Amino acid sequence: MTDSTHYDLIILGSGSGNSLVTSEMESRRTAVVDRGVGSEGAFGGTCLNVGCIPTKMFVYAAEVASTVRDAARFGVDATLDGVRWRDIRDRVFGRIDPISEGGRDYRRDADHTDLYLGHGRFVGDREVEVVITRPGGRHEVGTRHRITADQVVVATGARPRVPQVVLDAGVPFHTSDSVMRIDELPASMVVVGGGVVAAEFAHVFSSLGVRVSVVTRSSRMLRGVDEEISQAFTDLARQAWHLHTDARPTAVRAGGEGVELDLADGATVTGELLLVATGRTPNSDDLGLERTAVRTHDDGRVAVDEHGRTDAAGVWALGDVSSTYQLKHVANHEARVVAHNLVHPQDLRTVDHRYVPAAVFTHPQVATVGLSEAGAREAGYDVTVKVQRYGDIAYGWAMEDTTGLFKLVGDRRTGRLLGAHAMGPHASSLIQPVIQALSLAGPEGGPTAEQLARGQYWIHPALSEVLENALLGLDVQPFHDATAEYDPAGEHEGGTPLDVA
Ligand SMILES: Cc1cc2nc3c(=O)[nH]c(=O)nc-3n(C[C@H](O)[C@H](O)[C@H](O)COP(=O)(O)OP(=O)(O)OC[C@H]3O[C@@H](n4cnc5c(N)ncnc54)[C@H](O)[C@@H]3O)c2cc1C
Ligand SMILES: NC(=O)c1ccc[n+]([C@@H]2O[C@H](COP(=O)([O-])OP(=O)(O)OC[C@H]3O[C@@H](n4cnc5c(N)ncnc54)[C@H](O)[C@@H]3O)[C@@H](O)[C@H]2O)c1
Repeated sequence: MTDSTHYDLIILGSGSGNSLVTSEMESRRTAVVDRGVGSEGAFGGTCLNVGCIPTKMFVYAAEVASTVRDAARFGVDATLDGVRWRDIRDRVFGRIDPISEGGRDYRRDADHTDLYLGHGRFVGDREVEVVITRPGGRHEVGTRHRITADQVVVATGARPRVPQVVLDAGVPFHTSDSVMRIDELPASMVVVGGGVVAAEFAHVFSSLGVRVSVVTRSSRMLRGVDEEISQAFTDLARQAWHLHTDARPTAVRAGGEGVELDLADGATVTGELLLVATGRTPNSDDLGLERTAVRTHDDGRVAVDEHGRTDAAGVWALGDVSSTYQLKHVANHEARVVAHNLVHPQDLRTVDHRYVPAAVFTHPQVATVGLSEAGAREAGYDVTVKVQRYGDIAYGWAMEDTTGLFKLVGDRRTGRLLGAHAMGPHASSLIQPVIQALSLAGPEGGPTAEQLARGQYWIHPALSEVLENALLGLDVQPFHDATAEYDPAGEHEGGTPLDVA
C-alpha cells in the first residue's frame, strides 16, 4: 500500500463518468478509477464496449442479411451465400477496441488526471482504496492505493443479473458481456429473458441463421412498452423465434443440443448456447458503501437527489448505478448535470426525467416516449389514441410494410400529446418530433397535436408522414376548448419506458 494521495475529484467508472473531466475541471487534480468491462476488461464503460455501440453494429449486419433474404419480394434476386461470423465480429471490435484503448491511454497520459485500472472500494465518505486489476495504466497489477478527494462521483454502472437456477446448474452460459465475442455461431441458442437485450440479440442471431428460442417469465416481450405495441411485437416474435412466455426456467442442465432448460409450464427447451438476458444489477454492492453515509434503494440503486447528490456530503452518483433508467442518453444527461454541479455549488442544475425516450433495435424497431395508454388513463386524463399503420402512408405502402404501427396517446381536452409508441422501420428516429414537442413545451404547454401536424411541412412522401397522419387522426377538441380547472394529474413523469415488471 502506498501513502494516501489527495485529489480534487475521484471518479469511479469510466463510462459516462469519464466525460466528467470537462475543460472546467482541467485545473483540478482528478483520479479516474475503472476496473473495465466485458471479457477484455475494456476501458470506457458498457455502452462503448459491451452495450449500445457493438450491439447496434451487429444489428446493422443482421439487417443487411435480412435485406438480402427478403430482396426477391421486390424483384431483386439475391441469395445469402453465407455469414462470416468471425469477420462480422472482427469488424465490430476491430473498430471499437482501438477507441477504448485510445481513451484509456489518453486518460493515463493527461497532465491533470491519474488513472487507476482496478476495483475501487470506499473506506470512508471520500476515501477509496483501489486494487489494481488491469494492465495498461501506470500502476502494477496487484498493488493497492489509498486515495482521498474533496468530491467523489460514483458512476459504476450495472452488470448482468443471472438467475440462481442458471448459476446453480454450473453449465456454461453467456451474457451480453461475452456473447458478442464468441468464436463460432452456434446452430441454436436459448435466450432467457424477454426484455430489451433479449429482443435485440434474438434479432441479431436469428438473422444470421441461428435457431433462436426465447424464454421469458412475462406474458409479453418488451412489457415496459405500451401494451398494444408490446403485444404486437410479441405476436411477431412468436413467428420469428420459438417464444415461450409465462415460462420461467425451473431447471437447467447440460444435455440436448448443449444445454437443456425445464420451464415452469412443463416444456423443455434446448440449444447449443445459453444467453442470459434477465436484467442488470447496479454495481453498488461491492463498493464498500456500508462505510459511508451513501444510501441505496431496495433494488441496489444509489439514492440521489435531483442534483445527483447522495446522502454523503461531497459524494455524487449518476448513470446505471443510481438512475431509474438504464439508458446511455440518460447517463450522459446526468453526467452533464453533475459535471456542472461539481464546479458550481451555488448554482446547482437539476436532472430532467420528464420525458425519457427509449428504442429497441430489434426487428421491427420499437420506440417509446411519455405515457402509455394505460398510464394516461390511470393518471386521469381524458385519453384519446390513434394507431396509424405504416402501410397506409405512401412510403410504408411502397415498402409493402404490413406490421408497422405508430401510436399516439393524447389528451382529448387540451389536444396535446401525452406519449408516442411505435413499432416499425426507423421507429427510433421517427419518434423524435414527439420527444421534442413534449420536452420543449413552454409554461403554456407544448403544441397541440393539430399545431404539430399543421404548423410545419412534412416531406412527402417520407416515412415521417406516419407521424403526421397519426397526429391528424387523433380525436381531440380544438385547443381553445381546454377548461381552466382541468388538471387531472398535475405534474407527471414520463413513465419508465423499458421498466419490465
Ligand atoms: C447489450 C446492451 C445494449 C445496450 N444498448 C443501449 C442502447 O442502444 N441505447 C441506450 O441508451 N442504452 C443502451 N444500453 C445501456 C447503456 O449501455 C447504459 O445505460 C450505459 O452504458 C450506462 O453508463 P454508466 O456510465 O452508468 O455505466 P458504465 O458504462 O457501465 O460504466 C461503469 C464503469 O464502472 C466500472 N466499475 C464498476 N464498479 C467499479 C468499481 N468498484 N471500481 C472501479 N470501477 C468500477 C465498470 O467496470 C464500468 O467500466 C445497453 C446496455 C447493454 C448491456
Ligand atoms: N436499446 C436500448 O436502449 C437498450 C438495449 C439493451 C439494453 N438496454 C438497457 O439494459 C437494461 C437491461 O436489459 P435486459 O433486457 O437485460 O433487462 P429488462 O429488464 O429489459 O428485461 C428482463 C427480462 O427478463 C425477464 N426475466 C427476468 N428474470 C427471469 C427469469 N428468471 N426467467 C425468465 N425471464 C426472466 C423479465 O420478465 C424481462 O422480460 C434495460 O433496462 C435497458 O435499459 C437498453
